Amino acid sequence: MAVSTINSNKINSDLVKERAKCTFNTVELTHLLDGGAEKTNERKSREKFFLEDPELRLKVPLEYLSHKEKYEESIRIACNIFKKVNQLQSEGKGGMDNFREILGGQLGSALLKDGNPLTLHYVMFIPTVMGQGNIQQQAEWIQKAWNCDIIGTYAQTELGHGTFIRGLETTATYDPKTEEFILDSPTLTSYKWWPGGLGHSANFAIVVAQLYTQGKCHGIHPFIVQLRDEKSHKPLPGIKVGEIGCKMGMNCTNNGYLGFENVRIPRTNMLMKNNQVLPDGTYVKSPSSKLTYGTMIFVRVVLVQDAATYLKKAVIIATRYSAIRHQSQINPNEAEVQILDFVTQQYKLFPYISMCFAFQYAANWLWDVYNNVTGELESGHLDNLPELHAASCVFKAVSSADAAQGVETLRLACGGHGYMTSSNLPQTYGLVTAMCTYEGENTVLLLQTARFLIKTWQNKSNISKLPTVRYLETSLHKNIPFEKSVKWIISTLQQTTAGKINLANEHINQRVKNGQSYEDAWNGTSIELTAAAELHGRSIIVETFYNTVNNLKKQTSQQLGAVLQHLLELYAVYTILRSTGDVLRFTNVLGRDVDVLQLWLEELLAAIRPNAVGIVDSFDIRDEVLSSALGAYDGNVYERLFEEAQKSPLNSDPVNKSFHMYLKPFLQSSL
Ligand SMILES: CCCCCCCCCCCCCCCCCC(=O)SCCNC(=O)CCNC(=O)[C@H](O)C(C)(C)COP(=O)(O)OP(=O)(O)OC[C@H]1O[C@@H](n2cnc3c(N)ncnc32)[C@H](O)[C@@H]1OP(=O)(O)O
Ligand SMILES: Cc1cc2nc3c(=O)[nH]c(=O)nc-3n(C[C@H](O)[C@H](O)[C@H](O)COP(=O)(O)OP(=O)(O)OC[C@H]3O[C@@H](n4cnc5c(N)ncnc54)[C@H](O)[C@@H]3O)c2cc1C
Repeated sequence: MAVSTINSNKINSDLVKERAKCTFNTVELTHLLDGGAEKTNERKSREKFFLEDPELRLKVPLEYLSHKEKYEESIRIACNIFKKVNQLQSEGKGGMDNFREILGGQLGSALLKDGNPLTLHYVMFIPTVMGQGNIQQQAEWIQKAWNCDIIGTYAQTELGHGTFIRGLETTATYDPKTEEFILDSPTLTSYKWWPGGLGHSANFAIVVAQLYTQGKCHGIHPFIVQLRDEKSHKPLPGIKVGEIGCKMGMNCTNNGYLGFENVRIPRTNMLMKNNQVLPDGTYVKSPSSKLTYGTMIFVRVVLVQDAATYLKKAVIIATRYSAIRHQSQINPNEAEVQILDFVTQQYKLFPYISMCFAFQYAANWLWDVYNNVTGELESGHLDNLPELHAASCVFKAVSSADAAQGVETLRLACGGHGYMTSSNLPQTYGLVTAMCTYEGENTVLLLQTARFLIKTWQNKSNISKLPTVRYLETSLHKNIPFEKSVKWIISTLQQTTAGKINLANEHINQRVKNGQSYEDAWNGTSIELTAAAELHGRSIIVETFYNTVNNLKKQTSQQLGAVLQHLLELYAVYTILRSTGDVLRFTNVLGRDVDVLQLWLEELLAAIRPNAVGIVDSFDIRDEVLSSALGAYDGNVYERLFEEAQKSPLNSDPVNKSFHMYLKPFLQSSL
């Protein structure tokens, strides 16, 4: 690839001015976000270790490669990345941070801009063996998987079913004579469809299939299945495997299909930490059938952090671009202004800047809850699993939906240049919008949270033990006098949520009274149910942001504390204004209170304006990770756009051969 001729030491003068007027120390904020100066240094040295390795660079921009070349280039880079990860592990510098960065939106999307064909091995194959395998199975498989002696994926979704996993059709029938399971795909719709890396990368998979033993179906269970020969990589007999083709994004993840024709695997390949099949075929059931769904909870939890990271990238790009871009005047006879000075532009950018903080803090909180509850599960306590499930569903749904909407809004905020792939906003949207579907389609996940909320509402006896819904005990009939504070916003959001849950519950009861089944009544009420769940999620996110900032302010400088307070207030006001209609319906808030909120929002945009570039700089995301002509630290936007255009293969010849083949004869024929 041609070496850039752009002088990165020459910083755009608007950005120089923006950085000079920033009121806080950006390095202090970087350290705070990383969890301390030491963590920042560790992250930076990790980034250097990966980003400065020429073996991990693309030879040609991805968008100019064919589908096949994209895969080949991605698998080359993916293998080199994980060789380096193994090197770090052997030096004792490995760990979760490496995997999170490399597989997620931070480093991962810089090294492999359109997805990684080996992600599922780390994010789902290994965690499923760890979470669902018994001690012997862990001993047998985990080391092999960490060493990459085998590469696995997670094959659950089928052509016919993704959401309703109880309806999966792949069967695993136990044969006690040989102590084997026979895997079969009885229909076309039972073919596995979507698993990442399944197409041509993985040689093993966790396959989720309906378990039959002693003539009875026991529902879906996970099995480890070898798909390809370990030496030749050829599909094993009875395995039909391939890639599913081009997608809106993630075109390097090598998503595949998979069918079985009576493939036999040993009994011990069923993951048996929870449920078991004994050699004679006896089925031994675990205390909860939902423990089989554990890996999905894990991935939903880590996706919240990923949503925050993608959003951070997009806000950095759009904010820096808005600072250097001059267009139109505000006052006649004055110079054209930075587009960042238009309040409508600020409204497109700043709420999403604050959202990055809200989601990061929500992700940290959820990660801690996840670790606590999974610790309890290990010792047989299942009481907090439903609440963790409800929280992980709504956080995943809200964070991915808002991040996707944010990235698209931020792309629009960059006008025509945002539409260029060299802005990296279209590709970022492709990655982030996929999150709304995978690991549980968002509407479906909101309905799972609503199920928990309605159950809690109907049986309040346990409520005080459940931290995320405790507010439902007292919120409904409170009289909360208007106050311009975040505390008031949280209470009002909670009261609105309680009102929505109460009304949805009444509507379900009414429908049942009118003769509908509970399930039909539920379906009839599901628009209100999803809206209630969404608001519940948003109110917990605001509350978590509030608690975090209050704690952090004790340790930050006053200047940084003020910035965090502005961001918190903006996120809170923005969130409540999104639900103005419901707030007016379910609380005693008046129209004039909403006017105050609107003015408060505008004050906050003005307060954040001088610090906007400083705040996004503090995210400290390297240019290679942003990979954007519009978002580079130096702000040399026009030079970069021009340089990127030169990489178009069409520009290699002044006259393209098609001129002689088509255009010239066409021009001559029309003379
Ligand atoms: C090494 C580390 C690296 C870190 C990396 C960081 C970087 C990240 C990068 C990420 C890249 C990701 C790549 C892409 C991955 C995509 C993979 C997939 O999509 S894979 C495919 C993903 N596919 C999907 O996500 C499929 C979505 N579908 C589903 O999950 C389910 O079918 C369902 C939940 C919708 C319904 O299930 P159904 O069985 O019909 O259930 P009912 O409705 O009848 O409810 C019955 C009861 O069960 C309860 N309960 C339910 N779930 C859970 C749970 N998890 N738990 C506990 N409980 C649960 C429920 O509350 C209810 O309780 P109750 O009221 O009775 O007390
Ligand atoms: C990029 C990508 C990567 C993926 N990777 C993997 C992977 O590695 N492994 C794997 O196993 N799978 C993977 N998947 C599959 C993914 O998990 C499923 O696509 C997802 O769970 C949604 O299921 P579905 O496609 O069947 O959608 P559907 O369930 O058919 O959804 C279609 C519509 O129906 C609605 N709907 C469905 N059920 C209900 C309901 N009960 N109530 C109300 N509305 C409903 C949905 O809200 C949606 O609007 C991947 C998908 C994508 C896009």
